[in-house]
Amino acid sequence: MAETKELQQVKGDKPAVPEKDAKASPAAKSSGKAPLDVPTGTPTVIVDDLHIVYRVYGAASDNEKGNAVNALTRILKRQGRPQMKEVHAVKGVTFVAYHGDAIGIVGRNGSGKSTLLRAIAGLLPPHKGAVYTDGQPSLLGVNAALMRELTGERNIVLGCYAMGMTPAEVREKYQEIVDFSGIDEFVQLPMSTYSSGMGARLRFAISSAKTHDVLLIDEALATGDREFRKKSEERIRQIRESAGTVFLVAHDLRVIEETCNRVIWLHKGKIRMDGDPKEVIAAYNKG
Ligand SMILES: Nc1ncnc2c1ncn2[C@@H]1O[C@H](COP(=O)(O)OP(=O)(O)OP(=O)(O)O)[C@@H](O)[C@H]1O
Repeated sequence: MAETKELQQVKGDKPAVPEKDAKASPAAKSSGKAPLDVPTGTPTVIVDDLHIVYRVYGAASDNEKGNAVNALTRILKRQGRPQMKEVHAVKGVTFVAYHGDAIGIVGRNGSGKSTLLRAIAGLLPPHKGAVYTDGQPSLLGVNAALMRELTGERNIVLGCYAMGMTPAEVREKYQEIVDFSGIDEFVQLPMSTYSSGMGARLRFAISSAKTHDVLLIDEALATGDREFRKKSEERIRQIRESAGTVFLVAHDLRVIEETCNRVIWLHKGKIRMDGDPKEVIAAYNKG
């Protein structure tokens, strides 16, 4: 893959990003500012005027909110007439990510961080705009689909197959995954017996055992302890160095600052700032 036109369209309309602009900084493109200090090689992800809208059925209308009487009236009134409310979670986000980028996404609760990652992963259809990716993005979240009733061992094997590894690759990677996760003999026990930190470590160990073109990490490092966070940061660096692209959502700004070369600040579904981690985090901390 070398040209923008060869990027795989996750979903949505035709690109509004002209091919000749694909190597320009997205923030520069959208705001007219000077180009960012980010890698400007081959794009891996193009997010083009992306809008994501959730439709919530059975929601209260704006004049019905507030107290128990209203809630009860609403339940009674709604029988057979479900109401639909729209939540516009991502509102016209545009940027380009490149090979070797590790992009931290920061923003207050509900600003659209997880929604953006899920849209890049192709799990949410754009209401408007489009996402184009090079290869299959892998979303690693705190709720990644490992099976609680199965042992860690079974989950490692199934997880590796799910990522497309061959049996020989699974055999080769198995011990490395166990060692990286640090779950030791717990690997023989069902995941339902794990603490949330152990589960998160195993998920990260499995997902990062494969080289990803685009790895999306949503708060998955939050429950690990300090030592594990360090190991994870090192692994994210390795993924970047092997020319992959990493997106990282984390509320711990230190993790973002230490791991990422670029930070996008989302505010109420829009990009407020996109650039150098120190500058964006300083601005974000000021509010
Ligand atoms: N499944 C859903 N159905 C309806 N609305 C949703 C859904 N998921 C998220 N939202 C809404 O979309 C908006 C963005 O949510 P999102 O989870 O993407 O934000 P976030 O920045 O990741 O938040 P947090 O930091 O709390 O994890 C919020 O208003 C949220 O209420």
